[in-house]
Amino acid sequence: MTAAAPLRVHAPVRTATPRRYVLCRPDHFEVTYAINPWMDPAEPVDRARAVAQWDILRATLEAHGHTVDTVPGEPGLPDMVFAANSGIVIGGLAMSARFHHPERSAEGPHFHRWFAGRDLRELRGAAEINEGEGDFAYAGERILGGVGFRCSLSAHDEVARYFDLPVVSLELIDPRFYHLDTALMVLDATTVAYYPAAFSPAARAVLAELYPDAILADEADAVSFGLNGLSDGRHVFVDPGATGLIAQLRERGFEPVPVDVSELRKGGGGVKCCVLEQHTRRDTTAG
Ligand SMILES: CN(C)C(=N)NCCC[C@H](N)C(=O)O
Repeated sequence: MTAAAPLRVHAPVRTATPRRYVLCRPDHFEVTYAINPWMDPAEPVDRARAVAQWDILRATLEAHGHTVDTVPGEPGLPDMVFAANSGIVIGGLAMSARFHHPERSAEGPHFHRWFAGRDLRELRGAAEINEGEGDFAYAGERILGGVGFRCSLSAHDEVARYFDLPVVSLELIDPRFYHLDTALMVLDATTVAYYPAAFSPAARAVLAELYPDAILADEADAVSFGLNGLSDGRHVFVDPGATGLIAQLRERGFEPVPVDVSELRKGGGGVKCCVLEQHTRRDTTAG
């Protein structure tokens, strides 16, 4: 009798869909204040390096078939490069951000004015503190919402009402991962990757129930800002230092595309922080 062939499990074939993103070139990037544990105004910043890395990020997104719109940066607003914080755009509805820290509050009106010049069905400025896609991740039939450091449950209610989508509130507990998108990445409408220890036990239970097949990242991947990556359904633009996560993404059929924005890490942001997605509204895919 011949031995049975070992069972081989094939990763699913992943499909990329073209996306439209908003970025802001770090022409005014610097670290002059500290509003998260990654920022140290005493550490020198090489702005030319930050710009060069950002230029590669932009070119990489475009080379993968995506459209990049850019918002002009403003002198004196060094964190504008983190355009993911500018708001939330889903299906032609946009909500511009209201920042938690006074150091960033003037960014809100700049981004709002930029959104006002876009072809949107409706635009509203957030009434509650809301740092856009930093704490809100569109995942197909729901929005995942971070709470604990920057935005509150009342912001989650406001977002749920405006976009007419349920917001699943997830409490963040580690100050290094102060925005949801530093600890969790949506890969497609049914797949996420996250670092469990960044979440409260209750939030972990919710994530385990919603995403039993999630990719679980370890601390090394999380501190490399690996979860602060961006997926188009197939390609995952990710920090090259997140080697464990990169291997797991490959095993699951995704195609990791390493992009180094380490100079911007001095401001506390990675790849995803630099990118706001203008989502189309789909009920079954995070498009
Ligand atoms: C998800 N995104 C956008 C981020 N995590 N943003 C980085 C913001 C960095 C900024 N110095 C701040 O602390 O607000």
